[in-house]
Amino acid sequence: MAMKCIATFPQRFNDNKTKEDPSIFDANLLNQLSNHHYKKMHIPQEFVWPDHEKPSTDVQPLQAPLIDLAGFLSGDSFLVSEATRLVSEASKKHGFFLVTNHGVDETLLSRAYLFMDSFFKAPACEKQKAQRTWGESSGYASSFVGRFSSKLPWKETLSFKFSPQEKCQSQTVKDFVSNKMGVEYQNFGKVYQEYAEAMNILSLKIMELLGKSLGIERRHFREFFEDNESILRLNYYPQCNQPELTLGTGPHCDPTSLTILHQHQVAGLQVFVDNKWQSIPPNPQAFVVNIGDTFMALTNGIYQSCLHRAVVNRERERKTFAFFLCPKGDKIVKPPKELVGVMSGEREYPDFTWSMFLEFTQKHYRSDMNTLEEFSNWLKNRKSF
Ligand SMILES: C=C1C[C@]23C[C@H]1CC[C@H]2[C@]1(C)CCC[C@@](C)(C(=O)O)[C@H]1[C@@H]3C(=O)O
Ligand SMILES: O=C(O)CCC(=O)C(=O)O
Ligand SMILES: [Fe+2]
Repeated sequence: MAMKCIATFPQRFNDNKTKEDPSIFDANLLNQLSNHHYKKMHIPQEFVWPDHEKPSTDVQPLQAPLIDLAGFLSGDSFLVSEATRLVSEASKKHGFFLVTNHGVDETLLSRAYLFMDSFFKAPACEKQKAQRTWGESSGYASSFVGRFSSKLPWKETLSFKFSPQEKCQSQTVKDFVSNKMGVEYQNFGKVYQEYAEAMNILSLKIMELLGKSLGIERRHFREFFEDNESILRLNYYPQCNQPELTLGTGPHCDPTSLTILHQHQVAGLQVFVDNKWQSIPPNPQAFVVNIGDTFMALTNGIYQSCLHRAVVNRERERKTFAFFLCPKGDKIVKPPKELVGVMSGEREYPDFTWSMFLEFTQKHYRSDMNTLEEFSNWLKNRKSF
């Protein structure tokens, strides 16, 4: 059934508002088929990436700095200067760093992974209760079947919209789960509401660190993101019998502002730095933090939003949580004046709103390494009509 449904793949991802195809991506069935003793069946062509984008071998680890967040927040002058120096260096080069002593409860993390297992191992009809609708950034997507017609990622995702409860007077994650999936998922919704709230607190602390590292008021970016409208995404990468042919997540820069990622035991995240793919090994005590396109625009290009991807493997499934910090949709994204003179004195990007940029990625353009540039051109062309 999986082969058939993948084979009956609908149109390309474009403006013609194709509904999300109800067909499913059932990795277990696909793997069984390719395991079959008398026929070495390949993974469907839609999942095979072009040669120049296939995973590379002998990838070395990236030396991303480990930042002691509690040390920075303690106010100790040495720890503050160490943290800001390391963050500034990394953010100017590739935009990736790790944070430890982050204050996120490890039992919350383990509960979140337990609920993730139960969801992604459930039958397709259960998962499809949360089915993502076309153009929306929340809900369940099985390898974006129906959204793209080639270079499909070997993953299933479940994404939630999040706004801090004290700002929007509601529990957006918990409400989504109970509305779309039913009351029997109450505890499921509760744990991800709690996780998203913890990510919100952590991201605002990191915004203070980033502001300080840029030499501007600590509170500048913290205040800008206090009423954020973010996305929490669960990435589930099933084991794959031909990992050398496909990708879990294709090469891209995050269009969002800041990504806080937790890798669960299995490696797979790779960053393109110094003209080669480099891996970020899992560290259960740390979160991987990376600058996104929107924050790169907020720093007028001083901090880099960097190309990265996720590879899969034949031994084990891989799970990650990605919290994408995004500003309130209607806020104007423009750098503070103190940051405009630093590079060329010119503005690197036009003013824009996150809601327009998000719509661009959901309805018009599949995020890759050129998303912000293509979006800037798209904005200019729209204005010229
Ligand atoms: C705003 C977003 C779009 C994506 C999820 C968040 C931030 C990262 C984006 C994404 C992961 C980049 C690679 C392509 C993509 C389609 C994916 O593989 O999931 C992107 C997400 C999306 O458009 O759903
Ligand atoms: O799962 C990973 O390791 C990376 C995922 C990612 O880059 C993303 O979801 O934007
Ligand atoms: Fe990403």
